[in-house]
Amino acid sequence: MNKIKIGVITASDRASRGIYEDISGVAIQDTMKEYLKNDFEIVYRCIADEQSLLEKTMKELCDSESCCLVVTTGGTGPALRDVTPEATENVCDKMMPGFGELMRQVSLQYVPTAILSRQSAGIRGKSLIINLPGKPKSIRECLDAVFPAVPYCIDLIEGPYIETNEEVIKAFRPKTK
Ligand SMILES: Nc1ncnc2c1ncn2[C@@H]1O[C@H](COP(=O)(O)OP(=O)(O)OP(=O)(O)O)[C@@H](O)[C@H]1O
Ligand SMILES: Nc1nc2c(c(=O)[nH]1)N[C@H]1C(S)=C(S)[C@@H](COP(=O)(O)O)O[C@H]1N2
Repeated sequence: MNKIKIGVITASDRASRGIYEDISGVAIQDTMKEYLKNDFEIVYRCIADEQSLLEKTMKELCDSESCCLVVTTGGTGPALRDVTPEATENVCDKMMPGFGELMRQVSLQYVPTAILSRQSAGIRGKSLIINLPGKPKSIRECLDAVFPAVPYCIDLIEGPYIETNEEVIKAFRPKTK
C-alpha cells in the first residue's frame, strides 16, 4: 500500500523569501507526527501570498501528489495580500464551512482578533484542504479543535483510513449501525 501523504503549504511573503524561519509550517509537521499512527510522508511548500501560485500548489498537492489532507498556514486575514481562502474556494469542489466556524470560535478563547481570520476548508477530489492562520501558536490551537473530525471526513471522501494516537488526539467516527 502507498504511504499516506499530507501536504503542508505555508503562504508567507517573508518566510518564502527567508526573512524569517517558517515556524508555522514546521509546527504543522510536528503536530502530524504527534497525532498520526499511520506511516506518512509530508509534501511541503513555502510560497509567497500569490493567489495563482497558491491555487497551482494546492492542485499539485491534491492531484499529482495525492495528498489526502493539505493543511495551509497564513494569508487568511483581511490584509490586501491575504488570499488563501479565495485560492482554497477556487480549487475546491465543495466547501466545509464548519471547520472555519469551529476554529474561529475556539481561537476567540485565545485572541479577540480571531474574528479577523477567514480560514475555511474544502474538498478537492479525494483531498481535504484546511486553512490555518499564520501565527505559530494558532497551529495547535486550531488543529486540536478540528482534527477529531478529520479522519471520518477523509473516510467519506474515500481517502485512506487514518488512525490517531489516542492519548494525543481522539478521532471521532459515528457508529454506522
Ligand atoms: N510561517 C510563519 N512562521 C513564523 N512566524 C510567522 C509565520 N507566519 C506568520 N508569522 C508571524 O505572525 C505574524 C503575523 O502573521 P501574518 O500572517 O499577519 O504575517 P504577514 O505579515 O502577513 O506575513 P508575510 O508578510 O510573511 O506574508 C508575522 O508578523 C510573523 O511574526
Ligand atoms: N488561534 C488563533 N487564531 C488566530 C490568531 C491567533 O493568534 N491564534 N491570530 C488572529 C489574527 S491576529 C489574524 S490577523 C488572523 C489572520 O491571520 P493570517 O493572515 O496570518 O492567516 O488570524 C487570527 N486567528
